[in-house]
Amino acid sequence: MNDVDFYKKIKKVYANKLPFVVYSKPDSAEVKLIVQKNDKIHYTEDYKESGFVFAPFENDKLPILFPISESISYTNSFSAYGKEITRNKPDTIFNSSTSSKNKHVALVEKGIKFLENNNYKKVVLSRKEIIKYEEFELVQIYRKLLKSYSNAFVYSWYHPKVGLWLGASPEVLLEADKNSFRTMALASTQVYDVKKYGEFKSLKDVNIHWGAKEVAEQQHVTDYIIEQLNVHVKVSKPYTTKAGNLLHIRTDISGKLTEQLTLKKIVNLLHPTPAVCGVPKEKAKEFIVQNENYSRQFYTGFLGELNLNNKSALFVNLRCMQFVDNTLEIYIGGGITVDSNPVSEWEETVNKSKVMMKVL
Ligand SMILES: C=C(O[C@H]1C=CC=C(C(=O)O)[C@@H]1O)C(=O)O
Repeated sequence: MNDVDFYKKIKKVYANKLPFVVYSKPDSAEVKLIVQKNDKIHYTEDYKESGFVFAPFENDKLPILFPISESISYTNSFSAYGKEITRNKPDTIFNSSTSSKNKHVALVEKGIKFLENNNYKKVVLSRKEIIKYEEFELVQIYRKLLKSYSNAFVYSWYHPKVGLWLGASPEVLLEADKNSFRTMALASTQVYDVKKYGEFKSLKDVNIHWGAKEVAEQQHVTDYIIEQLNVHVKVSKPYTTKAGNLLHIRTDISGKLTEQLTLKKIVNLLHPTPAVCGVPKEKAKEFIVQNENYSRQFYTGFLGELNLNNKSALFVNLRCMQFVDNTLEIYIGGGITVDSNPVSEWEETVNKSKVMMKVL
């Protein structure tokens, strides 16, 4: 399918209120479109079906599935634009105000006390930035995301009964083929500082410095994943990875699927990962649900291909936003440890929101 027809198709299915997802995997030359032929909501329970899943943060709710048997798929190559895309400026940014800063700082302070009092290691706390945006143009924003974040999982997902989401995730939850799986421990954040490190060429050319808090925070994530899986796994050294203008620390972890350690089992062990929830998982989740004061919905859930040609590729839903009633809601958070500084944590969410703001 050529570029024009492919993007016209997306506009048409969105206008006709059919469920669809358009996505591109990290560093892939392909953009895929899956359109469900009806507007039923299907779920997956055992992860044996084939299709595209979209799961909420709360792991007691089932992931939504676009079954491949009820969908039509299209593929397009990832090409440069024909013409420069014009900017549709957002009308008003509502939430970056002092009151939302104070609220987030207070939440982080409460989080730190919760960790100290219970001797827990980490909790990830988040918020929403709300932007009035009447001139929303789905295809235009999607293509800008694609162009800006080619090393991320870039998607737009829609179901008329659920909503419209867009994002550019840097985090793999789980990749699997018939016999093996790969996951990652991703955590800690700093802005890529051009003044300090020079114009970006490759991470190999720069020596990035990480503080002790960041190194320890990411190590908790690695340790927790290894402990949860509780089988022999291969673990890489931690290294720096770039997502948009942000840097994170990442460790790759891989192992074998077995009769005991199935896809479903691993997803249940990993989701929600300490990169988006905390350590210990259930206690951190309880704190999040009781104290964040809003519903994360699909932010920090996961999404991706399930058993397509015997392969699965699931990503954590980070750096994402939802379009609701002429507003865009950008979801952003960060990992809190006892050494966190509440104001720096606020600034980190502002930096993360720029990943999305940049394409508006
Ligand atoms: C929770 C988010 O990021 C997670 C992933 C990478 C680094 C993170 C951090 O540095 O805190 C977070 O754990 C988010 O982007 O909303």
